[in-house]
Amino acid sequence: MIETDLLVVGAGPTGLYAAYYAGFRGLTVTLMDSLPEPGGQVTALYPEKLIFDVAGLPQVKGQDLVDNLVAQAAQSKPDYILGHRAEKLEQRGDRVRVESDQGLEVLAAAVLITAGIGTFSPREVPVGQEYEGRGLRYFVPKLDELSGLDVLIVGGGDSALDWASSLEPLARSVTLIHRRTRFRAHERSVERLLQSRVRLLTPWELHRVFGEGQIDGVEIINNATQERAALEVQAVVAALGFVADLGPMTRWGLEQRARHIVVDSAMRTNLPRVFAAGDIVDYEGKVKLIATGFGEAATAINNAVPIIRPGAKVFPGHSSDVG
Ligand SMILES: Cc1cc2nc3c(=O)[nH]c(=O)nc-3n(C[C@H](O)[C@H](O)[C@H](O)COP(=O)(O)OP(=O)(O)OC[C@H]3O[C@@H](n4cnc5c(N)ncnc54)[C@H](O)[C@@H]3O)c2cc1C
Repeated sequence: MIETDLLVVGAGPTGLYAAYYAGFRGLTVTLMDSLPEPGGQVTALYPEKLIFDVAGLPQVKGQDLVDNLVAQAAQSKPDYILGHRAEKLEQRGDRVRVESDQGLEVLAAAVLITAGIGTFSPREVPVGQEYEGRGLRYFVPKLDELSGLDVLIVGGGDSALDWASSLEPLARSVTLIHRRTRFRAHERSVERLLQSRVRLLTPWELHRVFGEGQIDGVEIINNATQERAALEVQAVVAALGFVADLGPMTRWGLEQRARHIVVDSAMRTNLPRVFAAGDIVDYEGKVKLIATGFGEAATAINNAVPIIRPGAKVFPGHSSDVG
């Protein structure tokens, strides 16, 4: 059983900033996320895209923002519990007990839910799932890991095209297959790829993955002509989208509206000691942005502090004064 002042469920941008802020307010903090990497939607869906509307950063690449949030949060020495989905939440006197899908228990003085659009798991490739971790991957948080390799990317959306563009300068070769002839991505991204050395094959699908231990190659099939082709690749990046699921949270007794958690202006939910912030929340006028998530995280933590430490103030003073 892990004991902590604050458990943050969801290590997306809102949860990461909340972790920093909890430390700034002198709380011990634990972050739980079902994904293997922090960063939420930014890392999973658009790590290579430029973001232009985060205050103070005229433009920042998605993954750079996440890396900076992780570095900022590190000042608070958070404990990360990654690859665990928060499954159960229940009140235990003046504590909240959360249990993960793998039976890990956390007892917290307060919980902040920053679960975005819910747990999102990558859509699995139709064949070759057994190669996950042996050449097949659904995320590429560190592009360098694929440098010098022949890479196959499967998918036709923004993330597939983004991975292809960013891997092109590093990989020995990049081939992208998509089962339709049209891409579901920004026109600019498609044009950029057409002018690059990425090989685009449509309408082709993954038919078989092979290799002793690690992936050595794949067989692909043209779904219009049934023609088959073998490709020598050492890495397959499956970018087939994500399935979002509020799942367990719907059973925690939280007041919900249209698949979101209802909060008041202090980011309190209807459950004692349980707060929420970021894309997961709903209140009148809510706008889903990274910037608003940051503000809501600070509001939630500052309002949680007097509950965790009776007598403490909501307003902390300024970080520039407090240090
Ligand atoms: C393609 C795209 C481009 C975007 N561009 C911009 C932009 O330019 N500017 C902008 O401001 N916003 C942008 N957004 C929106 C922005 O990404 C979101 O507003 C932001 O990610 C919300 O952050 P969050 O931390 O609240 O939630 P998320 O980023 O969704 O993170 C939530 C985390 O909670 C985890 N989680 C969920 N349920 C559980 C559970 N039960 N147990 C454990 N973990 C759980 C998830 O795995 C996830 O990691 C964009 C979104 C997309 C898809």
